[in-house]
Amino acid sequence: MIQLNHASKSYGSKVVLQDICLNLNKGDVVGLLGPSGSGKSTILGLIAKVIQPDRGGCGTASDHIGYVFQDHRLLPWKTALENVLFALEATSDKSSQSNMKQRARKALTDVGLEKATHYFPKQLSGGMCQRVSIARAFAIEPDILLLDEPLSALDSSRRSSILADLKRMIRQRPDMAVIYVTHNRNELADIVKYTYEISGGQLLLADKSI
Ligand SMILES: Nc1ncnc2c1ncn2[C@@H]1O[C@H](COP(=O)(O)OP(=O)(O)OP(=O)(O)O)[C@@H](O)[C@H]1O
Repeated sequence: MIQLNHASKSYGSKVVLQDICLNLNKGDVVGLLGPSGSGKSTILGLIAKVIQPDRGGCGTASDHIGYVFQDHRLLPWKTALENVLFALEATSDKSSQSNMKQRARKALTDVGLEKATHYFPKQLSGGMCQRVSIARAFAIEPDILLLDEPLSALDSSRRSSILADLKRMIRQRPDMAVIYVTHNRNELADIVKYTYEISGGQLLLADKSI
């Protein structure tokens, strides 16, 4: 599903990733740890093809890639429903508008926001905005899910309930390959098969499971 093949990436003279290999199959859920600036987001960017490697390659078996960032990145002039719909329309899917609306509503219901579909981001709390961004990622029915510190911007009171919902939604898509980037390895409990760590530009297998 995801194949990083001896990929290297530098920014100017700064070597971030050096000869990285990673092979994930359908259903693999893995954690990715590493200090700030070690290259975790760069790996996700290579997989999403928004960053090009200097050497080596990155292959993905699907274009249906859901991405959740630390910040929600919602469009402020669109409602929660419109933000999710916008992502759906951008995928190559040829669903009808009513079908897409149905999928967007279902995704928002899955994150507990069925009553907030018509609210704009400024009318929602930070936790609710992050829930919309999770709904946006799942609405496209991703084969690959990239989570880049999805809880880091939230206060601790909101984190555990959003994490529980995220884990439930991951389990409901057992064929999806998932990379979960975090600084907090406790978030990975009960969900990941392996945990990798980036250190000195190298990708190392840190734990078989947590
Ligand atoms: N477009 C860019 N131009 C120059 N340097 C960059 C660029 N993008 C990333 N970097 C640098 O590459 C290094 C790796 O960045 P990256 O965002 O992948 O790290 P990270 O492990 O995700 O960090 P964090 O945990 O802080 O999010 C950092 O030193 C960063 O400053």
